[in-house]
Amino acid sequence: MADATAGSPLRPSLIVDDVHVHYRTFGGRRLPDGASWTSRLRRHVGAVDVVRAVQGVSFVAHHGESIGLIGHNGSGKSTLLRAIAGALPTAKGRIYADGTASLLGVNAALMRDLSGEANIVLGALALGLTPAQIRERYDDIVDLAGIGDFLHLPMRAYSSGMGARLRFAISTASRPDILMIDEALATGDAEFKQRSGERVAEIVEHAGTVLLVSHSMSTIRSMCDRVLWLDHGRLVADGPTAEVLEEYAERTGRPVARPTPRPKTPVS
Ligand SMILES: Nc1ncnc2c1ncn2[C@@H]1O[C@H](COP(=O)(O)OP(=O)(O)OP(=O)(O)O)[C@@H](O)[C@H]1O
Repeated sequence: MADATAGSPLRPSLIVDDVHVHYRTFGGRRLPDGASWTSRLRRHVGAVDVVRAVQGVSFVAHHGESIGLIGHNGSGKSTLLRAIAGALPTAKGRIYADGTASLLGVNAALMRDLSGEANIVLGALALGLTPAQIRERYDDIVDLAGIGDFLHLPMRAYSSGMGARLRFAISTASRPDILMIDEALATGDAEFKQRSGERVAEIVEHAGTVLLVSHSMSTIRSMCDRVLWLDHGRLVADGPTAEVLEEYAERTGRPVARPTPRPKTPVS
């Protein structure tokens, strides 16, 4: 692989080198119109299809970079994040990470019958925080989630937006070196978007790396310095946000939001 970091003053945090990710599906192959039911059954039972979700993607991310991932539905964005998080094996290629790579989503650990309070503890433990760290960061998590008295109610009573806020607050409390966010910000209101933008900026300021998947071009524009554009599993553009979004708008005919000021964290 060519040294993509040559000449860059930034330290690499993540190297994705010619990564391919495949899914195997069973019995889902399309048959010609008019095929008999017996042939449909025969083909269904034994058919195995391979979905080439990510095909030869390479890029280098750096400490202190916030990178947006854009592309049409099914272009491979979530699959790429899951492979980086180690949740999916690569069929080919390698991924190197300097530090912990965490995919936002403590869903698996959270329990709908427990209160938000209890889930903060549960989720934080699942992310590897010690009880002392949880005590230290508890108020911060509550503040960022901003769900008021709902904190004392079981999560099953939450709207999807409230659940997203709490998950975001818990996940970012672990301050991972590489934080990957998959559309988690989409359900929040304007205030939550601003708060989460500030938290993303804070992580980046402390030399973390953020990878953010979103269909919201305004979110991408306000939170990311750089954008990777995936199309049918391939990386078709990688560059500064404004340039890639412009190219995306030109080539897809989809309008992208006008620039808005990026959230700033206060300088202490
Ligand atoms: N578990 C799975 N089994 C089989 N195929 C899958 C599976 N998950 C995703 N795919 C396929 O892999 C491809 C990439 O999907 P992926 O979810 O990564 O795309 P995406 O860009 O995140 O899409 P979206 O914007 O809709 O969330 C698609 O063709 C999808 O149908």
